[in-house]
Amino acid sequence: MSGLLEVQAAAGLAVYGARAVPGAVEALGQLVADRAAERLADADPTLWGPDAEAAAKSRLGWVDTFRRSRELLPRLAELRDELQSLGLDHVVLAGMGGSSLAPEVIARTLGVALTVLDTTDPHQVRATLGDRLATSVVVVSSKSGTTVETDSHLRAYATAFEDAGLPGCASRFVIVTDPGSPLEARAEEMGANLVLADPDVGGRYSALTAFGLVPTALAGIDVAELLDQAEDFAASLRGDADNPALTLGAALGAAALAGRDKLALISDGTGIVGLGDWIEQLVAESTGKQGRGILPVVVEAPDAPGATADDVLTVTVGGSLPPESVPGSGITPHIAVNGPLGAQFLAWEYATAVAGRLLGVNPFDQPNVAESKEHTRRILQSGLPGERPAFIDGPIEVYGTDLGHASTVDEALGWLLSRLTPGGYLAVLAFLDRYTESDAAKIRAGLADHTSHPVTFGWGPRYLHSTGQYHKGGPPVGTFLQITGAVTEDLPVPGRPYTFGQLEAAQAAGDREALTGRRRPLLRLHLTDRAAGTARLLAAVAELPWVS
Ligand SMILES: O=P(O)(O)OC[C@H]1O[C@](O)(CO)[C@@H](O)[C@@H]1O
Repeated sequence: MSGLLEVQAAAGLAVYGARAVPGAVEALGQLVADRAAERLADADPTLWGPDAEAAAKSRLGWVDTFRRSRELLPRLAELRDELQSLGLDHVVLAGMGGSSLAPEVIARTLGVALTVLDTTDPHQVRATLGDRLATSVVVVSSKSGTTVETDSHLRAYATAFEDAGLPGCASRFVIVTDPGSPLEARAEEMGANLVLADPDVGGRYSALTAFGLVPTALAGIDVAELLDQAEDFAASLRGDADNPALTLGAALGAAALAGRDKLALISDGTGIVGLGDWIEQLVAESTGKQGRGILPVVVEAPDAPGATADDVLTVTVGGSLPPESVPGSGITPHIAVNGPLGAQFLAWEYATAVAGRLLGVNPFDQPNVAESKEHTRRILQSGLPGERPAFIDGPIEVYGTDLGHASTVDEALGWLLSRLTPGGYLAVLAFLDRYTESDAAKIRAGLADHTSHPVTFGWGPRYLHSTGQYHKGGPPVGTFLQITGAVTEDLPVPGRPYTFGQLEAAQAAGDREALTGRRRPLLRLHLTDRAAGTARLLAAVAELPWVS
């Protein structure tokens, strides 16, 4: 297959096949005529039109932040030694969306342990708090310093350290935030370690800023290497020719404009682990607005269902391929992007910004994320809506309106699939423990096996900071399966009048309100026994008939 695909490469990052995507060459011609590459390399905020200019002005620092990030390195080495000397070698990262997705990919790819806490699920929070507390250092990362999940984690850890009588509570925290955020003031008040991030880079573009680098450097990764990879690759970004990231962006944008507006992201198995989740947030939050956008579909493996369809652009991503190898790992993607992680981050940021220009959206805002947050805030104040299940099937309560004649989980799922319309997608949203209940993620492939439509999977509340923007701001063609689970061991959020369980339930309810308020079909399955419910659900999915 590689023999048929044209390749463009720079600094070890190769993009195969992008020029062959219909419309890509024409889009590239327009970008060249507009001097887009040079302007983007110069951080020109006018590239996305007058409405986006103000936002873009303070959001283009990523084009060269990897240079400024080097200033952090001596401080991080010092801090790591200091923490090690205190015996604090279990690094926990509390952060949502752009504040944790990149560090997770970096740590997984380089095989270094990093515990990521990006949930309000009380079972998962409780398990993380109970894991090596005495040797834990908690990196609390939030650009805005106002994210409710991250604030709750900080509170829970401070209380846990205190309750355990551990000395030097403040030194067990490393706060990463933007200058002037409320979290900066909090860190100073606490006497915690503080690292300020580049304020000119938005969360989902922040992989090579303090957000990506602090937790991973503290976990023991030589992050200078990532910066070197990005810097080497950056030399290609100014040119019109031999600019793989420009061509990738042209292909993403052109494909979406031609109706191939779902982006299957598949690891090619050559070394980068979990990059799809990071690209998912970058692309979904950057493009999914004003009724337009590209829906990322993270596909587990090249042979998993959902990798290809008429409206899907199939892309494999990986780390390094020997020259004689075939990208795609046995499948035939439209595009393969293969190369070092530092270059991948920069290439995808650049390509997403280019695709945003082609789609006519501002890639630096997330106008619809606030909707669910506002519903959640109100629900936390006024209490959860009193909902009654339409019916109960064993360990699963089934909620929804107009479920037709459905009286079993199988029938309810069949009803949901029947609501898919041409060009539509099904999103599975699971508010569960993503570590101990990871089996629930198998529902994606199971459902994708029974429909020709793309099926995505997201853990709640994490997806609210990622695809949540696209669900509400992108094309109104989504159908939603929300899964919630009974809480058997809740946990208070210290200093707040609610528990983690109540917060999680309010987040799920808040997003249901936002989606159903937009008249999107939504089925909610509440697992009264999480393990039995997941097993029952997987069995039901396996029995579904094919729905085209
Ligand atoms: O770093 P913060 O400000 O806590 O935000 C976390 C995430 O939340 C979002 O703002 C969306 O809610 C993302 O864009 C961001 O990555």
